[in-house]
Amino acid sequence: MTRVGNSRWRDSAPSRCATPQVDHRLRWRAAVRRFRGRRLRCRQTPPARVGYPREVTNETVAELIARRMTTTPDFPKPGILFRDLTALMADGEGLRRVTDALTSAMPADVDAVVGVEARGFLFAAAAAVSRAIGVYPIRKQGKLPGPLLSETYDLEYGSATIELQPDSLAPGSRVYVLDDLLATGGTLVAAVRLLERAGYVVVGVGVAIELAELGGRTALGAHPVNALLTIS
Ligand SMILES: O=P(O)(O)OC[C@H]1O[C@H](OP(=O)(O)OP(=O)(O)O)[C@H](O)[C@@H]1O
Ligand SMILES: Nc1ncnc2[nH]cnc12
Repeated sequence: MTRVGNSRWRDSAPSRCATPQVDHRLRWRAAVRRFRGRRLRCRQTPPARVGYPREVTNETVAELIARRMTTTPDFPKPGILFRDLTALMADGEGLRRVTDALTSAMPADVDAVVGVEARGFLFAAAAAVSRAIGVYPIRKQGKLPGPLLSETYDLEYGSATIELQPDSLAPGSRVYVLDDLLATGGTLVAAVRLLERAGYVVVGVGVAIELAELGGRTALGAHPVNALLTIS
């Protein structure tokens, strides 16, 4: 080491200037910049952690979903108890645990994960990235250019039409469908029908929440359903 004033510099650092004074000033300014950078980084508020206490170590994913799920009466219509996972998914740890649980139940030989607009996209995209495979979206009517296949169905609080661009994935591909919630099964039955009409093999369906009383599992027939939390 060489001493320059009160500072210590490594001998190996090449001098960028002709005179030692200028060299010292440049190095001093660089050190001040580094110090300020560190101070700024320390002052930054850590990213919001939305209530997933570190001490809850042995909580199952079903318990985690039940704890973080919100339940809103009379939304979007009177008489509907609306279950929502927005807060859980906004928490990195929650997103990771739900994604891991959904992904680990998927068979090994899946070519793409299908997500149904809109909440299904979150789960499907996260699982597809985790498996390093593609994500294949089924969209609500009017969002995709043709040629398209479409299915109209009823769900707990209305009816809807979903559409699929059949040429975006090779025929015969093995697909796994993910959504946030299974209620009457209207949405997922329509999704499976679209996929089968397009020539794909649906190897299973996964959801974070199943509202068992609404009969979605029965509506899906022989298609295997993995639900992380079943509410009866
Ligand atoms: O089993 P079902 O009775 O069909 O109900 C389940 C569907 O309902 C919700 O979607 P919604 O149509 O409200 O769309 P969103 O994801 O855009 O909120 C949910 O995300 C499921 O896709
Ligand atoms: N009760 C419910 N909560 C949230 N999403 C739903 N989709 C259908 N029924 C639902």
